[in-house]
Amino acid sequence: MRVALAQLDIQFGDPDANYQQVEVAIQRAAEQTVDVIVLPEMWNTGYALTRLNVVADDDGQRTRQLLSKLARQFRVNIVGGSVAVARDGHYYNEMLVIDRHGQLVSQYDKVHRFGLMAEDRYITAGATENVFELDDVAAMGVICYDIRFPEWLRKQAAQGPRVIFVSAEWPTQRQMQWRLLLQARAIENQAFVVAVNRVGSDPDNQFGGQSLVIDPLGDLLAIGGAHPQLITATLDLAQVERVRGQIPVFEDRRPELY
Ligand SMILES: NC(=O)CCC(=O)C(=O)O
Repeated sequence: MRVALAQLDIQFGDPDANYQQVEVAIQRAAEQTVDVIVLPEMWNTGYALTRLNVVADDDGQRTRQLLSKLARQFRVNIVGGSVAVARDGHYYNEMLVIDRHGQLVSQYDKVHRFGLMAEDRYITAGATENVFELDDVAAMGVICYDIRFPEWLRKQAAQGPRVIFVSAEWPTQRQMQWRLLLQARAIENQAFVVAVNRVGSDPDNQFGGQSLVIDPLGDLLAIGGAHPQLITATLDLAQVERVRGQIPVFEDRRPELY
């Protein structure tokens, strides 16, 4: 599985500019013949939470239309990062996953809201899992702060995913935690982690990129810089079985004790 991570500088509260740059990024990634393109968190608006009534995507329609069209056009799977979505009087931080045929294969609302960036005041939390298949490969997706909750990832990883996709807007001052948390999630779940962070800044935070591709042993396959860029990597999916065969943590678990 060849993946491309679109490490973007998201324009604060400017959906038109962001939909345009995502279209360009997907075109560029598709030119590199990848299987999956991954986008960052809240890429349509950034954390413009006080203006969600104006900038959030109504029922995710604009996002679904654009990503489905591009997925079909370039025959590429898209883990659509997350976008701010307005639905039934609530706002969600929502990941849409679209397959090569343009079909929506999963829709996930961020479960853990990050209070330090005021998400708990504006965003409604999701309550459903996000396990799906792309090209017959079991995968799962979480959003940013979710990675601090290993039990949430484990619950889903135990269902078979070999790749964990992560979309984030993770500020620079906790960059070291970003890398260590992701490496830990890869090692404990013996899965690939494909994690894309944004770059640039908003009125409250700076974002340092360092998007990561990590193998099931925790080794880094690719790491982004602090500027907008496309990062690509190839995942040898058979490595998951090799690693799980050697140290069978999923079989050795004692869930009856914890
Ligand atoms: N957007 C987020 O969820 C940020 C999470 C974060 O920065 C953290 O330290 O956790």
